[in-house]
Order: sequence, then structure tokens, then C-alpha cells
Amino acid sequence: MAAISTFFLLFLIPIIPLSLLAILALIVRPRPIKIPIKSRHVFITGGSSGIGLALAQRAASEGARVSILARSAGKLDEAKQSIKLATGVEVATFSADVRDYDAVSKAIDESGPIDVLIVNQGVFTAKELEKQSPEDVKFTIDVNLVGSFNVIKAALPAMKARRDRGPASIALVSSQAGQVGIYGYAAYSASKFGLQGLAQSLQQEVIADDIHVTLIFPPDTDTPGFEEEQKSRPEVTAIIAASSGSMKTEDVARKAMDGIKAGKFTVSCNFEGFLLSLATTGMSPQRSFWLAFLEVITAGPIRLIALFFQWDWYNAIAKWSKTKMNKS
Ligand SMILES: NC(=O)C1=CN([C@@H]2O[C@H](COP(=O)(O)OP(=O)(O)OC[C@H]3O[C@@H](n4cnc5c(N)ncnc54)[C@H](OP(=O)(O)O)[C@@H]3O)[C@@H](O)[C@H]2O)C=CC1
Ligand SMILES: CCCCCCCCCCCCCCCC(=O)[C@@H](N)CO
Repeated sequence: MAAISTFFLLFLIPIIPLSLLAILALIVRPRPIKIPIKSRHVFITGGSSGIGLALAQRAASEGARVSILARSAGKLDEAKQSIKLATGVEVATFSADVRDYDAVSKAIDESGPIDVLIVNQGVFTAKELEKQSPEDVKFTIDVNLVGSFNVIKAALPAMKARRDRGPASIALVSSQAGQVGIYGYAAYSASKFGLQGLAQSLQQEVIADDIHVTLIFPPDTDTPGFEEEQKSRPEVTAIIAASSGSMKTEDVARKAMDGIKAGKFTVSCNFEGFLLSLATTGMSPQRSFWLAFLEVITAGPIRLIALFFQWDWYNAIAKWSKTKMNKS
């Protein structure tokens, strides 16, 4: 009798997680999707430098027709030459400021209907809000957030009107500072947090058109923009950001492209980023029942880990403020 009930209990244990997995497999939405890249039109904003340039090169080497948009015509031309040299592919270039809706719209119309839109342009300077001018704040929000609206709005009509060309994608490059607020990033974090709301709402609006939204969250990445940022970044910003290490531009581009192709809503780029995505997943859509399962069972423990990170960061801020006050 005892032997039978032990056996029965052992049999019951895996039933609970297995039925949870089964339920999640039935309910996760939107449904999983694959986005092809070969022979498709990939349009990348901020494609003349850093992560955007690496993405353009990757798309070109995977057989896509590639267009890149940025402000400086000189940098666009350099990027075009370097991609030609590396892949033999001739990319189309468009000089426009994402803050100028008409200019963006004209460039996108000229480039032809887009299959994969990668909204990657971004500006960043880490500085306490107290030291930023209202113009600095507005510039960051305008380029990173309002500019992203402009690009998507300009591309959407032709993307929706496309016929029999397979699933389309709109990918946005956010930042880990778009998942958690960090010292020195008030304007930048706000602009990137804004992309989360944009992406979640947009995905609901375009799912019926077979358009799939992806949000990418890189850590510090060794781009020209990052090199510039480091010249004036507050020390404590660097200390907190170091919790997630830093990555090479090509590795971020590979993670981003793989995430787009796999149709993921959320794409993290390193292990810390994966933890951060688990901790901040909230009400975001999830296509993978495996990841949904992980989110459900780690919800409590991951919150505890998050609190330990905050403890560590506030200690670092306290220590740093003290030494700064002693200096002055
Ligand atoms: N590097 C990092 O540590 C991280 C970066 N990110 C994000 O990744 C994205 C790319 O960053 P990264 O590669 O480092 O940046 P870079 O500064 O190296 O490149 C930025 C690109 O965006 C373009 N751009 C900037 N402003 C505008 C504008 N107003 N209109 C059109 N194009 C513009 C630039 O060209 P031009 O100046 O000629 O217009 C350039 O092509 C950004 O959104 C950034 O926030 C996220 C996490 C970490
Ligand atoms: C629950 C577990 C949490 C796991 C660890 C979280 C670590 C977060 C670190 C945030 C770093 C932000 C870097 C911003 C990079 C960026 O965008 C700038 N370089 C400007 O471009």
C-alpha cells in the first residue's frame, strides 16, 4: 500500500509543471513566427555607425536588399563603402533627420516598401538632470522616441499594403537603460522606456497585418557613440552600468538579428540582460511557451535578485557621493 502511494506521488510531481507548460503552449500570444531576411528589403535608421552599421553589414551578407538612413551624408558614404568592401553588396543611403517627418517620409517612399524595418538611431550623453538643459532633454526624447514614431508612421502604410511577401518586422533598438532607470540617464531612460509602450501597443495594432514587433536591449556596446559618451560619463553611471558588462558591436548585431529572425518580442543580448528581461517582463507579450514558463516560475526569486542589485547600486551611489563631497 505504502509502496503504491509513494509511486503515485512520484508520478504526480512532474504533472504540475507539465500541465503548466501545456497550458502556456496553448495560450501564449502572439503565436511564434519566423522572419526571413534573404531577398528582403531591410531598412535601418542610424545605419551609418555602430550597431546600425553592423546590422546593415549582417543583413547584406545574408542576402537582403539594404537601405540605411542617417543625417551625415559623409558618414553614410563611408558606411556604404565599408559594406561594399566587406560583402560586395551595394546598400542604398538616405540622408535625413528622424526628427523631420517629411524628410523621413520622402526617404522611405523613395526606398520602396520595407519588409524589415530596424529603428536604431539614437543619441546619448550621461549627465545628471540638474546639469542638462531643457534643450538637451528635448533633443534626446525627440531623436530617440519621437523620431522612432516618425520612422514607423512613415513606413507603415506601404508595409501594410504589401501582398504575399511573407511576414514583416518592425524592430526597435532600446537599451538596458530602457528596462531600468540608471543614474545619469533620466532623459535617455525615459526615451527608451517610451519605446516599450510604443512597441506593445503597435504589436496589437499590426498583428492582423502579419507585422511583428521586436524590442532589443543592448548593454554598453563598443560603438563610436559609446566612445564619445564615455568621455563625460559620471563615474557612478559607469559603476552601475558595469553590472552588465559590455559587448562588441558585432555580437550585439548578431544577437539582434537572430532575435528579429526568431520573431521575439523581447531580445536581450547577454546573461545579465536575460535576467533583466525576466525581472521586467511585466505585461509584455511572449511568443515562447518555454520562456513564459521560466517567467512564471522565476517571478519571485528574480524580484529578490533585482532588490539585491538595487541594494548594491544605492550603496555605490552613497559611497560615491561621500567621496565627491569630501573632494569639494
Ligand atoms: N553603444 C551603446 O553602449 C548602446 C547603444 N544603444 C542604442 O543603440 C542604438 C545605436 O547606438 P550606437 O551604435 O552606439 O550609436 P552611434 O552613435 O555609433 O550611431 C548612431 C547612428 O544614429 C544616427 N543618428 C543619430 N541621430 C540621428 C537623427 N536625428 N536622425 C537620423 N539618424 C541619426 C547616426 O548618424 P548621424 O549622426 O549622421 O545622424 C548614426 O548612424 C541607439 O539607439 C542607442 O541608444 C543601446 C544600448 C547600448
Ligand atoms: C534582476 C537582475 C538584474 C540584472 C543586472 C542588471 C544590470 C543593468 C545594467 C544597466 C546598464 C545600462 C547600460 C546602458 C547602455 C546604454 O544605453 C548607454 N551606453 C548609452 O548608449
